Amino acid sequence: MRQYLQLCQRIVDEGIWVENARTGTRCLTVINADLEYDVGNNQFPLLTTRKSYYKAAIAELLGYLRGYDSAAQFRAIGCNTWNANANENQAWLDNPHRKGEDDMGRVYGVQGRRWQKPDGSTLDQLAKIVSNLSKGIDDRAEILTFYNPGEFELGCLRPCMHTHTFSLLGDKLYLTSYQRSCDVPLGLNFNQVQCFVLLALMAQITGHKAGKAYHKIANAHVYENQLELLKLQLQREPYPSPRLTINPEIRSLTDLETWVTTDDFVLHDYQYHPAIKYPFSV
Ligand SMILES: Nc1nc(=O)c2c([nH]1)NC[C@@H]1CN(c3ccc(C(=O)N[C@@H](CCC(=O)O)C(=O)O)cc3)CN21
Ligand SMILES: O=c1ccn([C@H]2C[C@H](O)[C@@H](COP(=O)(O)O)O2)c(=O)[nH]1
Repeated sequence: MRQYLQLCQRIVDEGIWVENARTGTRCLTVINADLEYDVGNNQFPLLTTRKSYYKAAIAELLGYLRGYDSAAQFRAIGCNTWNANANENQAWLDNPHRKGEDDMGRVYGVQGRRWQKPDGSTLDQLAKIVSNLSKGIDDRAEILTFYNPGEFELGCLRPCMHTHTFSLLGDKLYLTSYQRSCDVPLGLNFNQVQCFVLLALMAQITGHKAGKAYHKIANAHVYENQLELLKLQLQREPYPSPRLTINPEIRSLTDLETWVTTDDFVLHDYQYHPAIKYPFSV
């Protein structure tokens, strides 16, 4: 929580205004932020200075791991975050590759699970990583990347948290996640939860202890219409971090693909300040 608040304060104190052509809303921006989550010691990085809808963040991660490509699939597991980008962005609505209502195109999990190869077959990045890590192998390229510039025009948005590198050292699994663009009031609240849960889940299904997750952000910003609310949030005193319990019956990638729901993730001792509804720029 402290590192999140420090980043928010840094943006308020040192941020520079940058026009944004895609959304038409300018952003107060800083470059480079390094966040760290102690997954092994269950220091769950959930916001306490406002109510956080952490189950939607976990559902979004599950959708990515399953290779979902439709906002309807995300809604069905408790996540509404893709409705606007799939159905309200004019550039995507005008794109001939969009396959109709709720289609997101070839984004995130589609690239992670079904990367298109030149010979017409597809590559499952996640299955390879799970298979290697389960055998204790780290080939120094256990990389899950959603970033495929050759297919940007086939998707509704370029991935923001785009690459996850897994590393084995001693008896622990580590994660380094890279994010090119970060909406600090809205997106980061979700992305922190996702880095933490991704490492915890991958450690659990591959039979390793979890170490730390390192979250590296290039462009961290606050949209102009969010700034006053963020200053209000910054006046609040944080509560102690809650703890997260993950169902120990989750043991494989197939489990994640088939029966896992957000009910398999239980939060303990979550104390929070009232919700703040931040504007969302499409
Ligand atoms: N401008 C923008 N910011 C983002 O953070 C973002 C995008 N676009 N587009 C793609 C995804 C979608 N994401 C989203 C979208 C909506 C919420 C959101 O509305 N969160 C609310 C309520 C969540 C709920 O009720 O489930 C929140 O208070 O956190 C969060 C992340 C993150 N990404
Ligand atoms: O997981 C996510 C997904 C998206 N965001 C934010 C970051 C930006 O504000 C927008 C994407 O806009 P671009 O013009 O494509 O950079 O969505 C996030 O913070 N986290």
